[in-house]
Amino acid sequence: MKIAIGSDHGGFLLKELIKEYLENKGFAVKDYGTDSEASCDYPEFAQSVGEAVAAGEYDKGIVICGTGIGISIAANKIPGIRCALVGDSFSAKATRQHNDTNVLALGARVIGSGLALEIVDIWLGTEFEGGRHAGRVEKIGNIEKKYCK
Ligand SMILES: O=C[C@H](O)[C@H](O)[C@H](O)COP(=O)(O)O
Repeated sequence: MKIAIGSDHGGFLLKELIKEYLENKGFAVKDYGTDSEASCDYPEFAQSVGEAVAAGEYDKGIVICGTGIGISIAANKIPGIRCALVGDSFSAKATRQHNDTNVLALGARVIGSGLALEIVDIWLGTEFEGGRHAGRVEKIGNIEKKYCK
């Protein structure tokens, strides 16, 4: 599985940790930055990761900022992206099963590194259930089609 990852300065250290963790597990990880803790703007990294996932260049994306909120809002502006901000294990599983999310957002100032890695493992390892959820995800796409022309 190919993963695109990106963060702002608030998520930089957690991004580095997750990148190394996933590479050690054999994932191909493309790092879209940022490359230090110097202040920068999270929408840029949400856009880079989201566009790469939406284009099919990467299977899934992970985006990180201080809260995970700004970067998830930005990622969800990209047609085809379903980004979930996750801070617990139950939601990590449910958002893959029910929402078929293709980008995971994390808040580095909110959760610890142990929980973050657990969430990443669960999110990457859980399949979409389809069934009744497929029509709902399709309806999300219909909203996008109405407003993104
Ligand atoms: O939603 C936005 C993120 O949490 C940012 O990481 C945060 O706003 C950055 O704040 P600051 O510039 O004060 O480090």
